[in-house]
Amino acid sequence: MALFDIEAWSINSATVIIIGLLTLSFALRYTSGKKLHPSEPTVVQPWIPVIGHLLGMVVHGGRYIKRIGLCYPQEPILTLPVPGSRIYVVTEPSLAASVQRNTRTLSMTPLLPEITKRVLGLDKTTYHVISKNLDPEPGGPRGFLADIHDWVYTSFGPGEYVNTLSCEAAQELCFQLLETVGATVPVPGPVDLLAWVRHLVTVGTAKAFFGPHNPIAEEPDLAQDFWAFDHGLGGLLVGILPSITASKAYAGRERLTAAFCKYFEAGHLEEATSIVRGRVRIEKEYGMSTDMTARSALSFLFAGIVNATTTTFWVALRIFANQSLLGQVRQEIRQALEASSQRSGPDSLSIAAIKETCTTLSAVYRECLRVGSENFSVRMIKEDTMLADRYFLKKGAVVQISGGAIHGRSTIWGQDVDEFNPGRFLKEKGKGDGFHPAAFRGFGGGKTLCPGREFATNEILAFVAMVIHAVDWVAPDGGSLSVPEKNDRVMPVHILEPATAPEGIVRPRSEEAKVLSRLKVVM
Ligand code: HEM
Repeated sequence: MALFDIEAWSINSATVIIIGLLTLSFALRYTSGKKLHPSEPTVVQPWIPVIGHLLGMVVHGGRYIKRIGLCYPQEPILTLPVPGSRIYVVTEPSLAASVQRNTRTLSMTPLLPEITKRVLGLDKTTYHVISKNLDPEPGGPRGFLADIHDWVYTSFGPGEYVNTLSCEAAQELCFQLLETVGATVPVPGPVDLLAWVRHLVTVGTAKAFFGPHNPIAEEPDLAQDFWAFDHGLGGLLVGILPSITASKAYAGRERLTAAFCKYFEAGHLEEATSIVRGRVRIEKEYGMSTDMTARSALSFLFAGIVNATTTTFWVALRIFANQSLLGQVRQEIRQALEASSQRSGPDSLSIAAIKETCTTLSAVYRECLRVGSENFSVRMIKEDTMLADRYFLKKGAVVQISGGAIHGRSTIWGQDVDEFNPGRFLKEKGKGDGFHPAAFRGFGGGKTLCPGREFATNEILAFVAMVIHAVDWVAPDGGSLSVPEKNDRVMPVHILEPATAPEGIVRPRSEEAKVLSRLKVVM
């Protein structure tokens, strides 16, 4: 009898299970592929129903969404179904500008309490404090995040403070360069060039923001913890038993927090720059403990260091790896130094002169940001929204502007979009660069546009100029360096790092390096 025929039964049941799974999979694919509204953007179904896109992001990192965006060049926005929700991905600048303008229903702030709680390890009380009045109406009650946002954006706005801070920070980075170059006689063997830049920028920025007794100056090993924190951010954000699943980042964060607590308790905050002191003042007004203030200080140090480090590295590497570019940029730097001496006396380096004279250096900087920056500007959809009167976005879902997809579009940047070509940013004096203002995503855009962009540009251009002027980077065999691929398999929380850390020899240029010991950075 068939019922007792085990072989036949197991084949039948296996068939039933397979048919069942296939049916379920088709049903899920069909339902998740349906639009929630006739005007919802084109739905891209994953191969594995429901969880496929999430899985894709986990396995492939930031490149997953970028590639999907580039597969649909005619669509300015796409819908990616995820369990219980949608992610809308914007891949075109004018629609990105619409997202940025629509601050009433599209906002980053509702996402911030949960993100910062996980990444920084905030306690419940602080979480509740920062969750209040996230997007205050004009004249309405304000909350912590709105106050901090306004303080940081106002402080970093164009003016005397940002100019002075830029000069101080660039001076500090050049001092670190002098210390490193001066200490390396005779020239040592090959070093990891990214680690070399990291050391200078980490130590220099920590000092410029938090003063001479900052935690990294007091305990230099904390620099390792800082980078472990950075590299484990994704694990902290996922938040499943972070002390185990992201153990190095977690331990690093906790050691840095303890060191910042010591810094505050010892009264060293007095030596910090005013933007840092103002943040702490606001945190105290909202009743935050020293431990929570220490975590916030870490987040500011993070913002100040990570992008500046990786950008500096790429700009220097791209120039050292191309002899004709190197010759051109060095000539511009010599002219900027001459102009600086004429304006501000001997041995001065004027940041304004660099920005005016070093057009190739500035173009390399922008092109490095275009190629390396694949960030997402994310907004929560607070109400059903008709974006640009055309695309329906569902309340509760998120919309992200894909920097990777926009920076990779040949319709914007031309057929050489995949090449490194700083020439695309070399413009005639007085003319714009001809790209849509929202096409360049290096600093994000709209309400979350990086507040530190002016400061960062000043600091990085001045510092890279001095690196290019004072030292040579050569390959371990003495030849030219080659440029590695970027690692786009991670979540792009900042400018992408190289897939393999390049090694090179850092050789001071005997005459030119002398200027470092007398250098005075001015605006
Ligand atoms: C080349 C260097 C830098 C790059 C490429 C960069 C890029 C970015 C990007 C892409 C964002 C997110 C924008 C968005 O979501 O739309 C951001 C946010 C931010 N950046 Fe920068 N940044 C740099 C340097 C700095 C520096 C030196 C500081 C100084 C502390 C800084 C402070 C911040 C802060 C505080 C935010 C958060 C803004 C908010 O409240 O939403 N950045 N940055």
